[in-house]
Amino acid sequence: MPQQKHWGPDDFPCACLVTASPDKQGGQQLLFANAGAAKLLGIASEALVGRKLTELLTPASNIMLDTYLLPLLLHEGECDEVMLDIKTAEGQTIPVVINASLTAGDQGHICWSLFGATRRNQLDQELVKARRQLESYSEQLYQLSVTDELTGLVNRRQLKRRAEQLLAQAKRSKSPISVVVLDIDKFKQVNDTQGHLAGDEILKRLAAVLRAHARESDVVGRYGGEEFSFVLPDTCEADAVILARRLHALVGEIQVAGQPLTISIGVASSERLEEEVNAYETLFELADRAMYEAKMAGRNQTLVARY
Ligand SMILES: Nc1nc2c(ncn2[C@@H]2O[C@H](COP(=O)(O)OP(=O)(O)OP(=O)(O)O)[C@@H](O)[C@H]2O)c(=O)[nH]1
Repeated sequence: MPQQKHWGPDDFPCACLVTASPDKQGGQQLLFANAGAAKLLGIASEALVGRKLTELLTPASNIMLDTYLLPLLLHEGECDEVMLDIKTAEGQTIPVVINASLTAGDQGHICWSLFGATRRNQLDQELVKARRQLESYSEQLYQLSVTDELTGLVNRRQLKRRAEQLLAQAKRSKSPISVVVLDIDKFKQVNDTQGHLAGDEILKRLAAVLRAHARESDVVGRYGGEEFSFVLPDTCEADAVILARRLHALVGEIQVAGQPLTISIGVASSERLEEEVNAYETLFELADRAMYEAKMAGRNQTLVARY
């Protein structure tokens, strides 16, 4: 018959502590600490007995103990996987996962099992960091997908999406909304004489002027090439034409080979349309056609759409 081995708490790698039940006098005092606890805390088992559990915990963990862990133990009789921070003899703070149970009877004690959780904490922190990084990448990807790379304005896709949202709001509130389409005059000549990079520079400067003169509620985007568009909520045709006229003057401050830059503009407004044809495509098409008519009429001017 093989000799029977008696396994004791010192044979196990987890730290075991026993305290009196919290509703007893001296409830926080340690009555027992095994070798695992001594190893984790760097304090001999005998030196731990008689000390208070609260002395071993950080202030934040003591708050957690009083407000959550002890009430839960008294109510449920046990608790699992509570994260607390304990202080070691060297003054280090280490995270631990705690499982605890309240033994039944008059002599109720609390048996605590503490598992060092430094690695788990590191892993949690790395996961949080990785999640933040992914969120930031996905935000960057989103921004790339809605932004025109050269000018920083919204691109055609986003212009359409925002315009549709604004148009739906305008329909609900029965307020007017206008679309302005503008195109640089003879831009090919700029590229041909000044070079493509100088052309890019002009597109950027024009975009900056447009952005600076858009209201917060307006959407201004690059539709493509040297064509830009405004969507103006709460703006009737007459007000959109005032903005367009102002744009001619502002854009004229950009000089190309000593000459003011000029643009042709078309304006269309929802107030002129029947409810059922009042869609962004219709408004944009009308404004775009008016812009081409402005080109045909000699450029450097604004024309209102013919509905
Ligand atoms: N530098 C630069 N040029 C561009 C870009 N996108 C389009 N263009 C140029 O814009 C010019 C547009 O030329 P056209 O469509 O003939 O129009 P235009 O010369 O402006 O003449 P009108 O519109 O009739 O006044 C072309 O030379 C395109 O290459 C860009 O991102 N950068």
